[in-house]
Amino acid sequence: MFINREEKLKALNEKLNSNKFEFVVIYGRRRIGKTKLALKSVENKEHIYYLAVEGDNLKHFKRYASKVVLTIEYAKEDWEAYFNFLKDKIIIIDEFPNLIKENPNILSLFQRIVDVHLKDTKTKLIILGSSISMMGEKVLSYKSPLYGRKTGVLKIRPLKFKHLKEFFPNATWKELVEIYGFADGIPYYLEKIKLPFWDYLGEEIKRIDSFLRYEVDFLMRYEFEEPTTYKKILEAISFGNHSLGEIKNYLGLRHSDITPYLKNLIETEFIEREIPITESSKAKKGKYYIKDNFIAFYFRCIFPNLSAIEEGIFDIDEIKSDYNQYLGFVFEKVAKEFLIELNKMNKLPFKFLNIGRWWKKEEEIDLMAINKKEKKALFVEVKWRNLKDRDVKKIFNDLERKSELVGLDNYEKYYSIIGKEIKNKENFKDYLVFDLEDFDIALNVKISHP
Ligand SMILES: Nc1ncnc2c1ncn2[C@@H]1O[C@H](COP(=O)(O)OP(=O)(O)OP(=O)(O)O)[C@@H](O)[C@H]1O
Repeated sequence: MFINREEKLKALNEKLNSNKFEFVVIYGRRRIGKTKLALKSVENKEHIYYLAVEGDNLKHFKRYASKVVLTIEYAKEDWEAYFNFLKDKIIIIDEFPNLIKENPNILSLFQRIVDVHLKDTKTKLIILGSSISMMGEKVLSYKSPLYGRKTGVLKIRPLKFKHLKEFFPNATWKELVEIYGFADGIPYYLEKIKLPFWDYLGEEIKRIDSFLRYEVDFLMRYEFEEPTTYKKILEAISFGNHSLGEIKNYLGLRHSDITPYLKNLIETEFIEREIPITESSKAKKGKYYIKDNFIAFYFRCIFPNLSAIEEGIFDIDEIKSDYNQYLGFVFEKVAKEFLIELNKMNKLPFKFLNIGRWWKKEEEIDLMAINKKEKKALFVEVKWRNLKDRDVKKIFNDLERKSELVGLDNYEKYYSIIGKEIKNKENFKDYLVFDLEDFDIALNVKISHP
């Protein structure tokens, strides 16, 4: 099963089929599918694949490379000598940060190898890395010796919500939202899940060797030497503390400056900072959100219960009871994707060019979609609940009131609710009312795999 990634695969194939030297950097969070993508692109091509380890890479690499290029056995143990034997080949080095950790000079060495030996050949060098901090600073930044050598960069992102349907063609949209709250669009986690989801999760948590217990520690150690404060910040955010003040309060660090930590968490893509959609990007009032649902799920549902889980006395119902509330946040992300798909299909009253959250003091609008040129705005309330006529009326009244506070006075305004299940949607003809039943319109992807 190989889901989505067509664009990335196409880009990679173009590089592999070119008749000049190519140096491609592929990076993204662990478990996201970098290796699978790289290996898929060379499926029918001769190639050398090497997964860098913590030590002795020169020796190990030679052993792997000699399976394809026998003569490399005669090369002396040094990278420059190796690459002289590997000209015009496809070479994939996975977990490149391990090479950097073993020998920081590797960057200058590879610079020299490219400049002196490979530049004028047809060699295809592909390097992969999961540590976003290390790939950013040591490989991609303008300060890196490798800067200016790469001919392509592919950043691998999570799959979209709609792609979950391909993993689980028989699941309902409700179940898919539940799964998304746990696995986000990360293939490694999605692959592990068996339906029914709650049975799987209950079993997985009970397992003594479950990846759930160690995964986040493992991910964090990849990026930070001392993860304790970072973990506390992630816990704070996952429990709904989104402003700087709220996070500091949760941590009991009212007088400390935690902005360097937040900056690092943003850089390593654990969190993101959002500003109200109507503000300029330099606006001071940012809110912090956990970027992937798996991390949010861990800090909300697993981390606080680690002791009970370890002792074997944890009951999955503990998670179930809070999960719907947690999904409120997850469903906002899903609703945003749903609107973006409808927008692409021209199924909304106007084409928006911007979408995001809005807030001012205590007032908040889950999603606003705007076209500034046409002066049109869509205001959206997202509810992970079943709604009756009465609820819908109340929500629209409140949404109309809040929309007046935004300050888009001469805009044409549209209003929408996206809910889990909404009774009598047809009673609200002047509004855009959607529930999970409507997801088939926009999110149903053609199942491409067998
Ligand atoms: N597009 C995809 N569709 C379906 N399954 C996928 C896809 N991409 C990856 N997978 C599966 O997800 C798992 C993780 O993928 P892979 O090992 O390629 O990730 P990675 O980014 O290289 O991870 P790591 O950095 O942790 O080694 C694998 O079991 C793989 O088969």
